[in-house]
Amino acid sequence: EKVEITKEQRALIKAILDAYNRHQIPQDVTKKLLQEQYSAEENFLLLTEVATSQVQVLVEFTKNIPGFLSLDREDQIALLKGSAVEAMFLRSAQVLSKKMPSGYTEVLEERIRKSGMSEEFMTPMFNFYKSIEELHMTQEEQALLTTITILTPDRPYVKSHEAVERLQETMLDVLRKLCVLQHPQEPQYFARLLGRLTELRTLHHYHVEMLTSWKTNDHKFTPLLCEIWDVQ
Ligand SMILES: CC(C)c1onc(-c2c(Cl)cccc2Cl)c1COc1ccc(-c2ccc3[nH]c(C(=O)O)cc3c2)cc1
Repeated sequence: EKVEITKEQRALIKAILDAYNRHQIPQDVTKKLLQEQYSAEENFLLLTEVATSQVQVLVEFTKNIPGFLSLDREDQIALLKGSAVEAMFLRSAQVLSKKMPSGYTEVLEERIRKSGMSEEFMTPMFNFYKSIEELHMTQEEQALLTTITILTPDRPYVKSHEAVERLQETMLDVLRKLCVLQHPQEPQYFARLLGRLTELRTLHHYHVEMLTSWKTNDHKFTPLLCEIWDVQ
């Protein structure tokens, strides 16, 4: 049947894309990824700084998701805590898949590989990065997929499950139509995008162990990361 994006849905896409592009990590933070010297400690410190900055960006972006601020306040926190890691996997994946002239992506990849995390997480993590790159998502798809990840109803401690589910379904419907219109030759494209959300959950479980292994090697996190990831 003819797939049509309504006027409201077009406004929704514009609001989310504007918010997604408006909230970016400050240049001085991302520039340090290029400048500072290499060592496992330095790489970990830089990634911690970038992750902390990314969480702040994520909070600002989330506040601009239409309908998010009308959710119960405790649920807003529960959604942010529950989705931060997955949103950051998506964001770092999008950055790594843009082949930047400055060699920025290679430097970022190198620092992630040499940040003191155990080998067992490298393979699934970089397979995920590769699978995101192969999708060649548009900006709208990236912004919507991040929004859908944030609006996942079954995060721990979410009380108004239905309210979050309604919001997520609105976004899923928009993304489904966008995929049909922007990837007409690939009828399975939308399903492939949703498959990445499943992969993100797996990476989220790995990440809990990653944090533990960093903690045991006496790595320090910032107060914001400790709060959002329930690290002591
Ligand atoms: C606390 C640190 C060590 C950490 O723990 N887990 C992860 C961790 C790891 Cl490795 C992998 C995946 C997820 C996490 Cl959450 C991280 C590092 O997390 C990030 C790494 C890079 C970026 C990143 C890098 C460059 C960027 N450029 C821009 C831009 O807008 O230009 C955004 C951006 C974000 C964000 C989070």
